Amino acid sequence: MSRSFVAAIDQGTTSTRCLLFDRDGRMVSVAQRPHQQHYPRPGWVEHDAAEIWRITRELLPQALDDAAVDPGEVVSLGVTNQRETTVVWDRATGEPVGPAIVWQDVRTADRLGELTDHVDESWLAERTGLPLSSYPSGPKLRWLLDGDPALRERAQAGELLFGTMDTWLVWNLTGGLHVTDVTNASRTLLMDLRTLAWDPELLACMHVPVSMLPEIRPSIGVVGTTRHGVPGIPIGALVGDQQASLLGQTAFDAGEAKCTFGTGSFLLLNTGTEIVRSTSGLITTLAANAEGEPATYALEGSVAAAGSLVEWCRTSLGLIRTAPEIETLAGTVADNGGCVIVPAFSGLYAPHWEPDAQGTVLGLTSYIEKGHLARAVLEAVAWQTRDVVDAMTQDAGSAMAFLAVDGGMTANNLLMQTVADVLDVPVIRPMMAESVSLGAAYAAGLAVGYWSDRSVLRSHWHRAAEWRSEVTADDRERAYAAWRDAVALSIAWGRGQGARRQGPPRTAEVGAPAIH
Ligand SMILES: Nc1ncnc2c1ncn2[C@@H]1O[C@H](COP(=O)(O)OP(=O)(O)O)[C@@H](O)[C@H]1O
Ligand SMILES: O=P(O)(O)OC[C@H](O)CO
Repeated sequence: MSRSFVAAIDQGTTSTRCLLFDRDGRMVSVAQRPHQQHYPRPGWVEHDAAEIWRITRELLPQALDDAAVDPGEVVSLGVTNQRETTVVWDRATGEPVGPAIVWQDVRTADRLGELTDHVDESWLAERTGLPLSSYPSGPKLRWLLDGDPALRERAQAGELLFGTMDTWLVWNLTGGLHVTDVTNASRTLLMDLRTLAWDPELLACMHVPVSMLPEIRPSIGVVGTTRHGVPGIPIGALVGDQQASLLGQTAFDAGEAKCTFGTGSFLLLNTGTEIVRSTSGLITTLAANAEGEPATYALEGSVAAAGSLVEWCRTSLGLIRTAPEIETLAGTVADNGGCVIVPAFSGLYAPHWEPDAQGTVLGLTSYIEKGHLARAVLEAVAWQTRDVVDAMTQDAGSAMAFLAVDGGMTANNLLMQTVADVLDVPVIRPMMAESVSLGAAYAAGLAVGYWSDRSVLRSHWHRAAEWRSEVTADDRERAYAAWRDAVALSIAWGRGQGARRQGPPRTAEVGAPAIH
């Protein structure tokens, strides 16, 4: 039988990867490159979409070259991406009109009411599954258009296009196809969760011309063929990175979950064809679906700052030179010495949804040294996971038996032990911790029949490591009480500062929005 492979492009918050996988789900090549992070003002985070495309178009041939694979041996390409990050470009020239506004960016936080025409928040949540926050793309897009009348005029004239990173990359890879998938569209605050279509009422609230929006497609299914990077490869899947890792972890069935620790951390529970509404601060989102299949959904606990806290220690504080050093540094002390960090760099996402919360470091004394800070960093990531696991348990009505983990941070054994300690459930890491890329490859392969169905993929999943709690219930609960106090203080501090006002009061009434 002749050789064949599937490719995945994983466009993440800090870097882009291109990987090749064989039929057994084995990674045969990986090419990766970081891109610049821009922080022009407090709370603002931007990317250069043109830089990301330049990197991507070079990585694809590099991944093939490295493994001596011919383009003709690649049967399908899956594109997966950081979600919500908002790009606007000129339809005629393909040039971005400005920097991409990254999902973590909080510039819209104090104008959310205004940016959604003061529509009722519970109506929005009912229709989209999302809380009104700085996180989704829709308000970011309106912020851009409202800030520049010339831009709005061009948008109204049909000259501009909007996309998340999947859309931007496919536009460039194909030379002009303007598409997205249901998982990415479900992060915009512009799509109706039930119909999987752009919603005219939501577009009216956010003053978004429909001509800017990509066509929404199922996640799994060929959308076109590459013309640039490496020409001639069918693009078999588009899928948001967190939904991709749900596939990569083979969490195909309702009740199966995973948590990915990257720039942020994201716990998703597959809820099957049922739309489950959270009463505990979680998002309802789309899981990846194939053409002709009914939509499937997930509950998501999104945490904005995880690896980004480690990056901050590295780049802004100079505490460490490489990310893995955070573990070595934390290992120089036995505990946090009384220091607690709440990394509310983008406010707090799930389950709190507190845009005003600001990052805090508590418990400083002359005793505190670098090692204590490093330990508090890892503990913050773990406690944020506990907060979303507790919310998930409440919504699902039953506790999780174990937590399947993946992502860049899971290389950190002390972090994984700490997560097991604070959750008191086993934490399990598979052999292939690049579940996002693997999931995109699975989706792309399924689209072209490279794998006959999902069930054959389960045999690729192998447990590599498992951690179990090593702390007493008393110690755990004492530390959790300190964390909860710290979260409350970070919220109170941010509110007190009035740093990011929440905008006009929200109405309590549930109902349809006023259309303008
Ligand atoms: N050994 C480690 N310990 C702690 N954090 C790590 C470690 N290795 C990587 N990271 C962090 O993980 C993140 C990168 O993970 P990745 O899954 O590639 O994220 P993304 O897809 O969001 O770019 C970075 O924020 C980095 O600081
Ligand atoms: O780049 P990641 O892996 O942290 O993922 C970002 C998320 O998609 C944001 O919603």
